[in-house]
Amino acid sequence: MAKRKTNRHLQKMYEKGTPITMVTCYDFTFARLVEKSDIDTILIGDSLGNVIQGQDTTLPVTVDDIIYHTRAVARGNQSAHLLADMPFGSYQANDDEGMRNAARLLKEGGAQAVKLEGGAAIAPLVKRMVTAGIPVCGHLGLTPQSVNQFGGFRVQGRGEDAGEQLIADALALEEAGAYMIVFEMVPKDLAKRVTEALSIPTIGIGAGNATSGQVLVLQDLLGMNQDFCPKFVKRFANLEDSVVKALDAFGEEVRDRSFPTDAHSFD
Ligand SMILES: Nc1nc(=O)c2c([nH]1)NC[C@@H]1CN(c3ccc(C(=O)N[C@@H](CCC(=O)O)C(=O)O)cc3)CN21
Ligand SMILES: CC(C)C(=O)C(=O)O
Ligand SMILES: [Mg+2]
Repeated sequence: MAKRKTNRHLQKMYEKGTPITMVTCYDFTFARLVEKSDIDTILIGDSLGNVIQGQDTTLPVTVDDIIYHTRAVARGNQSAHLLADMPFGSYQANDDEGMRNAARLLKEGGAQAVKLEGGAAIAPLVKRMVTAGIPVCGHLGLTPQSVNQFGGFRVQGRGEDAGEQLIADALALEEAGAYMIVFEMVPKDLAKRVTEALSIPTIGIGAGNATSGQVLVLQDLLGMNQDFCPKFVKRFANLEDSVVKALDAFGEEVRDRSFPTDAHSFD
């Protein structure tokens, strides 16, 4: 059994200038396929609310949901670094609750690290987690759990003040001990500046190519999610068409009784 990549592996990659690759993954079957690839990190993202549950936002996702999916992923993949999202409401009420929920993602889910949306305001909690032995990844820019505050899914950090705020938040997270920070939907020049200001890796999604690595939602990059097409998504395959074609082929062969043949039958 290969050993999982750790936060230290990722830091070494960053120091060597090797880009870090991350995809979301929510189940055993895809986790196996990710294992066969050379992706470094799996994020069990609260985007499972959208992708798996069909919700409009990530807000309804629970800690139990994340644990359930993290367990499935951990069974299918033994080598990727496993990072689990702290869902909305799991750390906002108070830090004690955040601590208990983060510990659950490691104890019950099998995650190696947790990701929290937020900046300077959550730095004390990040520090407590790190002190307790829980590696923390930050998430700044478009933080989808704040969609109601933002009034939509829009680019963040535009303008001088917002840019300075984002850099201050990133530095506060680094100071608190975060080992990595995701930047979602921020102008590429700002993502470059903040990456240069930090000595921990940055992972971009809609943040240009100057971050230390990139993340995409698995179903988006596989082209299985054709109704969702924000500017930052590139489809590296068109599985949606392949799947529909396969389903139609199955249906047709059932209807004309050409499937199953004797090769698929028992005497
Ligand atoms: N499948 C999936 N992929 C994701 O990347 C993703 C999720 N789900 N769920 C959680 C968040 C939500 N995300 C979103 C959701 C909507 C837009 C969006 O509508 N973007 C438009 C408008 C941008 C603008 O206002 O400038 C775009 O064209 O990018 C972007 C990211 C990213 N995350
Ligand atoms: C889009 C990524 C960064 C995420 O937080 C998620 O998939 O939930
Ligand atoms: Mg998320």
